Amino acid sequence: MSSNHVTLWDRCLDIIKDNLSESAYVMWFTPVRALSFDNNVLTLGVPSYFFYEYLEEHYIDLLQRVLYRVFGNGVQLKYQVGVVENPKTDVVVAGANKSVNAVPQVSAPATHVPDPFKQQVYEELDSQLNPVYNFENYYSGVSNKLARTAGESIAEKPGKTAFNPLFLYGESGVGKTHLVQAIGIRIKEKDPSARVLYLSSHLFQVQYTNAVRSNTVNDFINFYQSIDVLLIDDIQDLAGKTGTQNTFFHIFNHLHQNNKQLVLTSDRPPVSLEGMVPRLLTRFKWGLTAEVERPDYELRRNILLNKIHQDGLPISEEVVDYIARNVADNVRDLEGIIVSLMARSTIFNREITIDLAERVLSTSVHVEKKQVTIELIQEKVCGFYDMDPKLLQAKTRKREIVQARQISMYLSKKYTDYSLSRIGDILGRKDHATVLHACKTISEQLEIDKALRANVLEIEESLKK
Ligand SMILES: Nc1ncnc2c1ncn2[C@@H]1O[C@H](COP(=O)(O)OP(=O)(O)OP(=O)(O)O)[C@@H](O)[C@H]1O
Repeated sequence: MSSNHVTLWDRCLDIIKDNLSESAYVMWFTPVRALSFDNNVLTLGVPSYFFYEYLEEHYIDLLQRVLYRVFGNGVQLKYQVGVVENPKTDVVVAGANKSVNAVPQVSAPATHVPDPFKQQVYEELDSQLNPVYNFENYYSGVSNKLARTAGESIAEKPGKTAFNPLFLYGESGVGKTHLVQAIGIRIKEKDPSARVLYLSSHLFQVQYTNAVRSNTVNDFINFYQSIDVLLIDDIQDLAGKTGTQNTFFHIFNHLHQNNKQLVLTSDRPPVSLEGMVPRLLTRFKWGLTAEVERPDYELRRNILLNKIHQDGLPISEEVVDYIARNVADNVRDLEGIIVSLMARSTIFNREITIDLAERVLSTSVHVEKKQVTIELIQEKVCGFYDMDPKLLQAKTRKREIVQARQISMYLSKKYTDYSLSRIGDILGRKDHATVLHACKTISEQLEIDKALRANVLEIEESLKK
């Protein structure tokens, strides 16, 4: 029987052809080669690891039924991964021996994962990284500390930390792309030969659609499986695109299994991503999910000062403070304001004053109209915890009261100009060291305590209403 396995496989193909659409048959069965049939084991040659997975997942029932009919009872199926022959130039099912000699024999039972496909050697690739977005000019604050620290660890040892994938999420303009790019740039600096690729999900989707259209899905997948560090922005854009998601799922699996690094960004956490296949969502949560939050006042001020310093702009600290205090949503808005101010100052030959800043802000962004005071903070914190504000002044170690006081101190430092001593004075006659300790404690807890983070965020929102 071993001599005519090719003929028998041809008979299988005839039956398979009758049971599939033409495109599915051409895509998934014409590249398959019957390599050998020994001791009731049929070895099929497939071009890639992905190919093997796809057949197993989608066509195993059909294959089993057809093999039973043509080869008889008890036939076992094995795959040899890495048999790359272009079906368009070699439609005749032949050359099985040539394939066996050409690639190492890495067979696997149909139900087991084969050795990873020996990668083709690819040309140098353009990582699509923008050197402007590096770690050196990515400023840290409470809002991005966890994400940044994880990013730096990954850049040190891509694929070798527990943060794989790193899933970064946050609102628009808070610095996700900058961070993801900084990770890629640092990796390339340390190892210029690393195959790092940054791209948006939208571009991935377009490339995939083109690959389907031109019948080159295998090349597409093989290319992505050759990447060492895959950085994909705005993964939420794949929502509802099941075909692309399934392909990405296989790429993800392959890279993850081979200790390659994945970093994904999204405008929402995995739990809120709708229109995603569940198995992909599960994988998004395998590593670390970190939020890049809206920048706090301190961070906004740092970013502005740096920008002004870098560009040599004639903007006073007073104006910087005004902008930092009033443009709170994201960093992109901050940058936009600076550009607008510069433009107006140049065109009308005017100094950049608070007055001008006020006017620019009122037409460009949502301005924080309400002045946040310590009294307002006390009122909102106590309202949230349903507590009499007088209790903040009490000399007690009761946990709830201590925490409410500490949160009040933290928010007072964040939203008002009062000195630490003044804040301490108003909130329970404490000294400046106690206030400093409170701010540090709350900042640290915010990094790890999700419930506290949600509570503080809610209080902050109420301050703005
Ligand atoms: N911590 C930071 N330090 C310095 N610049 C920052 C920081 N965060 C954001 N920026 C700057 O703000 C701008 C917007 O950031 P970025 O594009 O990374 O936001 P994003 O979260 O990816 O937004 P989107 O989801 O809309 O793509 C960029 O110019 C970026 O350099």
